[in-house]
Amino acid sequence: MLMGKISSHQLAANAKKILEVKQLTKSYHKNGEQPVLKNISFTLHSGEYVAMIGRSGAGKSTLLHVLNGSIDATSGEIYYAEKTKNIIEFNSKEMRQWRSTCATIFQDFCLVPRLDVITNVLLGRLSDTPTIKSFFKQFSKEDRVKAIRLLEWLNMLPHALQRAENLSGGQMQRVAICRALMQNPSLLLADEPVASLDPKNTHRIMDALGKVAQGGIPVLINLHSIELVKQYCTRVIGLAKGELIFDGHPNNLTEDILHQLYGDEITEIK
Ligand SMILES: Nc1ncnc2c1ncn2[C@@H]1O[C@H](COP(=O)(O)OP(=O)(O)OP(=O)(O)O)[C@@H](O)[C@H]1O
Repeated sequence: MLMGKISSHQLAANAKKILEVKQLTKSYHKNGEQPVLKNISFTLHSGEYVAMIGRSGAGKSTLLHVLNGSIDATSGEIYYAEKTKNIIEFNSKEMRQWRSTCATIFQDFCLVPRLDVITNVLLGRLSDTPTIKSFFKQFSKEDRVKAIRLLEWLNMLPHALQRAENLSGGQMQRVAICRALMQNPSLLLADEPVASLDPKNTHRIMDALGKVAQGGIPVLINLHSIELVKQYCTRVIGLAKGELIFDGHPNNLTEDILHQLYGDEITEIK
């Protein structure tokens, strides 16, 4: 692997290890042939804003899904913070807990279209709220205050009582971020969070995710724009055909590395 080393001075002095991934492999085929992830290893620390890049089909979405447990890994190890149990061996209860620790924003946002914005945000508390209470939307005052603060932070408070189905893509993305933060995660993953957004919303979302990272929660996102990676992210990992071939600072992404990652598609992603 090519290492554009993240030097110690680039990590905050008090940066904590949040996630450690070792030799992770995923094959969608039962016989283990043609793995789409091959021996992936990396570590995420608090405060890091990490972009995952690579051409279509490189395995980026699969890696996010394996990290949050929605797709089973074939082999390897994933550890949260200083915990010693391998996440890929979690039972269903442990996995539910892990999913609330590891918030994930998927490409289709997964909002409930007919519910209003603030209820969608409050649904982020579902993992901690008894189902019957959440069914009747009986969230605590503290939760409501937090939801309002989050919406205010992303300039979505004026839309709080609007149905989610009436929002624009950029607005839905902001609600999805608020809902993810509502679950008090220790890690935030997002699958192409700015896909199909206009430039203004793209920068708004990239900026918002940067603030989440600065607040201490590591953010790992799939991105297709090298310009955005260089403008916003503190670190980039590059996948090619399921292998991690680059891990380092965006400034260290040379033409040669980009060529290894994208081949002839290189002109399309700049
Ligand atoms: N459920 C599945 N069953 C079988 N193969 C799959 C499945 N999901 C993805 N794949 C394959 O795994 C490989 C990696 O796909 P993945 O979606 O992770 O790539 P990606 O880098 O996220 O691509 P993109 O940038 O287009 O979203 C591809 O060859 C894809 O066809």
